[in-house]
Amino acid sequence: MAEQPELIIEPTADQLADEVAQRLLSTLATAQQQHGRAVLALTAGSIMEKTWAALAASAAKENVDWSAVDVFWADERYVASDSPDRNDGPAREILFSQAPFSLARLYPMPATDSSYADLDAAAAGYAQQLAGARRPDDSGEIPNFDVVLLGVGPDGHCASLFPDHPGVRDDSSTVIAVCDSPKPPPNRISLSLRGLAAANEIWFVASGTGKAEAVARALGGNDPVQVPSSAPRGRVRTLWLVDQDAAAKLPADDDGGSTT
Ligand SMILES: O=C(O)[C@H](O)[C@@H](O)[C@H](O)[C@H](O)COP(=O)(O)O
Repeated sequence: MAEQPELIIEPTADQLADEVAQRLLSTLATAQQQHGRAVLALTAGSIMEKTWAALAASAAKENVDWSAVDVFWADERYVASDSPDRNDGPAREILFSQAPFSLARLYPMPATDSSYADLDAAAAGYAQQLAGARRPDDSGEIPNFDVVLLGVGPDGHCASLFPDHPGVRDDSSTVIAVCDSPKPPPNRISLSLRGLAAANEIWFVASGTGKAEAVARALGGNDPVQVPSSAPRGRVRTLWLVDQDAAAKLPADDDGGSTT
């Protein structure tokens, strides 16, 4: 397991999105050389949408064989599949509706109109889907995601693991049902901390002054129950990619080894 998160600070949100996009293309291409298929898990949010746009605009998108990319979600709102509240909507709209991204194999988390009886069954079903997508060289119960991209909430949440909420303590499965979420909508499906622990690389991406407190608390080694984004660690690497605004409350000496 990577000992310490690495910090990369970019001047602006646009530069941050470009940096994440370029790193992602390069990491997925390397993963394909190593494992055949690359496995990615996504989350939603404003900086992620910028990142999708940067990916779509990048010439290097052709360096990845998108037909050999499996795309999972790290969390989803348990609403109807056609709801504008779905987390997977923007990624589909900005990326996966167009070539070459449309070649990727998508594994959306179940919606309320799926065949599962209820939220618990939907979460269990997704855990099974994940287990079935393991590659021959994946070592655990689900694929060793090459990258999990996690946004950060102003309250320090990541995926649908919220501060001092039962989900952050629930390691009963790799995928959990989250009820009574403090952020609407109330019902969600999320990778648990156990599920996130399968990742080779976890990249937190945060932009804007509204995230500065959460970034400082997460990197300041706070209690994971109070600050869920302080907990996940990639088996190989944990990266915090932030813009200067989101880095504003970090200690002065924490300038990010790779600040650009
Ligand atoms: O499921 C959700 O309610 C959101 O997707 C949420 O978890 C989001 O990913 C983060 O809050 C970061 O989003 P922003 O960068 O837009 O704040």
